[in-house]
Amino acid sequence: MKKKKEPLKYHIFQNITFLLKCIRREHPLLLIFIIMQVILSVISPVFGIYIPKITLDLVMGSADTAQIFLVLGGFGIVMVLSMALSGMANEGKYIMYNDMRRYYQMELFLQSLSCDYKNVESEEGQTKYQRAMSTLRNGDWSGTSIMIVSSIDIVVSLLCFFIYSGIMSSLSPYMVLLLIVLSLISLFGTRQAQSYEYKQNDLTAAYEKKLSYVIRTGSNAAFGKDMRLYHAGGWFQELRSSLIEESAKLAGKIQDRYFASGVVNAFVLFLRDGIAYSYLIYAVSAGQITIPEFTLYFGAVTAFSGFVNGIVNNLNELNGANLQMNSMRAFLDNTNDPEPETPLALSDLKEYSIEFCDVCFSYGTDTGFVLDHFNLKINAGEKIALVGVNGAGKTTVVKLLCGFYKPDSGIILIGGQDINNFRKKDLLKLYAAVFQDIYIPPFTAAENVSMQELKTTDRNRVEECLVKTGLWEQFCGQPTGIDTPMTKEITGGIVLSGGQQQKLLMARALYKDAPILILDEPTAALDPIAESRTYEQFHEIASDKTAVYISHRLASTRFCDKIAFLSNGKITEEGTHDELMQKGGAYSQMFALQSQYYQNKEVAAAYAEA
Ligand SMILES: Nc1ncnc2c1ncn2[C@@H]1O[C@H](COP(=O)(O)OP(=O)(O)OP(=O)(O)O)[C@@H](O)[C@H]1O
Repeated sequence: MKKKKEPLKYHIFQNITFLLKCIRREHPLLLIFIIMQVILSVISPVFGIYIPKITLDLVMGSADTAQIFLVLGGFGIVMVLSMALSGMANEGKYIMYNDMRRYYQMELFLQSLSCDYKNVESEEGQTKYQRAMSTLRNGDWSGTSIMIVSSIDIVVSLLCFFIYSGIMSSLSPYMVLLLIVLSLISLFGTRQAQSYEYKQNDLTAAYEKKLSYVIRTGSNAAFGKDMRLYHAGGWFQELRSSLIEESAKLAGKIQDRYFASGVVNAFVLFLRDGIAYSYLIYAVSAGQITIPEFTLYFGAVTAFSGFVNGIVNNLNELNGANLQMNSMRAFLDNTNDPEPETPLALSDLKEYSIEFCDVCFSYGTDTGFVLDHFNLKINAGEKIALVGVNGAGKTTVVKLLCGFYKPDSGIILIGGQDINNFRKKDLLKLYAAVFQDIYIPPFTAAENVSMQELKTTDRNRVEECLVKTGLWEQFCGQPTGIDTPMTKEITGGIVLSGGQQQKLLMARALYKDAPILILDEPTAALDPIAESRTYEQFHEIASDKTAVYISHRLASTRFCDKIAFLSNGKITEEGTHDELMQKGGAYSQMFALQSQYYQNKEVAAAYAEA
């Protein structure tokens, strides 16, 4: 069934108010420019249509040449001044609109940093972010600028509309009515096209997202080897072309709607102006109006059409901008889970045991439960290995523990306290973690370890942590030492191997020195020597901490106090390695399977002993 489009959360007026408040806060001078522009833009056209009439009245009346020059000279000076000021306001304001766009971009960026992790990870969150950012990419055509520019034009057009309606209705009120009705018909046509464009917005964003993913993946050096080795270049090219083709087809359909509405508009405008001018010609030839009045009304009809058109077109622009504004604000409004009303302080914690009590969790209504009445107790200071097949839910356990997601039911306790009772920021202070998915940002090694800017980084401690994780040799030989950037794109920068990157992350966890340590597959990319060293370090690092260690290498879990085997959303086996081996359940079968790959019995035995 076709998904029904949700109604817009904010209407035009709410969005204009929102933008004006932002401008008042960030750029009050722009507000002054806006007011100045409105006043000047109303004065100029009104003078413009009265000058010919007054000139004709003066010429055809009894005024002498000096009087004519005096009046026209006065008008001329006012016109030149108002045009110069209006031009200045016009040019200056675009620089300020630019500043405002940078401000909104910063707001979106800050929101992406501070919003709950689930909003960043989810498909819906990613789409919202893409849509929000794309609204600011079009320079002066961005929704935030169009909304203000069009609002100014509408205010100007409306004020002029009332002034000109007054002038025109002295000729014929029906004429005013006719001009309005025909203009409204053209508004309806354009709105149809815009509403079609809005309905296709999700599809457009989906194409953009896929395309940017294909381009990013295609140009990613990490994927470059596989791309060449498996001759996947053609496939990516094909993907890119088909996405561009689909997106062009969609853009074409949208364009067709605009073209059709443009044709209707042109016909309606031709009809409107034709009727008005014919009537004026008839009135002057029938002697109902004088020649100076004819010039006034003629100017008024031409300008009146312009103002009604201005209102209509700008309303259409405003509608389009409003859709963009809603996309932007949908991301800014990303609702985070509420903080506790009376939060506990971390100092209230006496110890750092962890307990999952009957926790159920799924990533969404379409997917099944990843954790299904999950129970697990880790005593303070205990080191537990969490094992299970791929997709069993081990990383999910960590995400829930960190508060990145909330359980659908059940509670999670730390030191006997529900984690929901701590502020999110405080809760995260309890953990130092090394996650499976490695990403090293292109900052210096020191910044990557401390995860702070250099001026607040304890350089000695960084060195200590790098020594402990066996990565110090990598940097002590570098001319820039721990200030070496972690990217080849900067001169003097280096790229670490997969295993070295894991060591860097270990150093980061060490530096944080939090009471709970979480290692999610920390040795996957390490050589055996580094792996065995990591276990030793783990003992050293985790000696006084509660620790969760996730690994597929079952031999590596033996140094933990306890092993918990996760299957079907529950802990199905729990105990020491020897206990679980004796039990002969899923853990022992998995362990046996892993050991049998070692052909040499001695190595297999050593593996079992490890
Ligand atoms: N953000 C997400 N949205 C939807 N489903 C998810 C998300 N993250 C994980 N899953 C699903 O939840 C299940 C458990 O994933 P999880 O990463 O916790 O498993 P895991 O035991 O850590 O796996 P592995 O050993 O392969 O790392 C999987 O079926 C996975 O597809």
